[in-house]
Amino acid sequence: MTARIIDGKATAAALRQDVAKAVETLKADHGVTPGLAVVLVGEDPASAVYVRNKGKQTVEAGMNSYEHRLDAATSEEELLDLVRKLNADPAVNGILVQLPLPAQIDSAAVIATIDPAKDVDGFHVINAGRLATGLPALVPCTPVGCVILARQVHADLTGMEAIVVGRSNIVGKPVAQLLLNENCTVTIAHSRTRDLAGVCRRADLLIAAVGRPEMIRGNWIKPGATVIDVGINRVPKDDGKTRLVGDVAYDEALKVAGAITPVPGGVGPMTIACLLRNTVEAACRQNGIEPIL
Ligand SMILES: Nc1nc2c(c(=O)[nH]1)N[C@@H](CN(C=O)c1ccc(C(=O)N[C@@H](CCC(=O)O)C(=O)O)cc1)CN2
Ligand SMILES: [Mg+2]
Repeated sequence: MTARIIDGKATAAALRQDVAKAVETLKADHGVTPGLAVVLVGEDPASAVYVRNKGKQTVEAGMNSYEHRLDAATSEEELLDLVRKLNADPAVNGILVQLPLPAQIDSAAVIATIDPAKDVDGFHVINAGRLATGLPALVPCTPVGCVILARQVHADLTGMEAIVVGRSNIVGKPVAQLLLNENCTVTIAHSRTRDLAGVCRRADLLIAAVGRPEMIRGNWIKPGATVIDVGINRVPKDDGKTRLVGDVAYDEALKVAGAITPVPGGVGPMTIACLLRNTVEAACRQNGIEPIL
């Protein structure tokens, strides 16, 4: 058996097209052009690439992009000042501070300062609480991307046994909330889970978000299961360069799973597409317009 490969790149491209159409409607019918501000502190090369792609794809979708690049030595107070300015700027509908931040800055304090209505990452406790209690919320992008990809394989996830490996606030916890909303039976497992392999083997739907390269082996996967790999790990190659691998041992999993996301080209591209969608949603709500996506 060879698993079906779930094409995140194509799915993200289709979602970006939908976003671009919604933006056209917003402009034509309401005179609103959504604006996204992205803040990068420091020179982490991967973060710089993600921020550049966010800006490019925001503009391609017809929205305004505002990029703020701050020195690696920026103080927490300077960053909070910028966030407060963006909160007050009516041209900015969405604010995203690229993570990770340098050690001198407390990311929780920064997230708490973002206006929840502009929190297009969905990381603010107000949005996390709204998601957890079933209220309309801005929902974290990577988790939404995971659910969209899972639903390409199963139009209805009801009753599926979903195991989420990883308990971060950014992926593990919110994806578990979203899967509960899809009527899955959800377990959050993590590095300290007893018999992690055995727990994973129960999964009809396995979400791997541990951040450890190829930790989930082929024999941890139930035959026919759907595997969504959130990991993006750079590992050294023999030639001194690096290659990108997920949290799942892909070649092993391919022989057991029913469907699987590749790395790269799986969940990663969905993150930015869902960010664009959140920006449109935020702009709609801020202008008293029923969300059109
Ligand atoms: N404020 C935030 N910070 C971070 C987030 C986030 O959602 N909000 N997520 C990640 C980084 N990230 C977006 O910010 C991101 C990661 C990966 C990709 C992506 O398309 N990956 C490609 C591979 C790209 C590569 O070669 O490196 C793929 O998987 O195909 C997009 C966005 C942490 N920080
Ligand atoms: Mg920090």
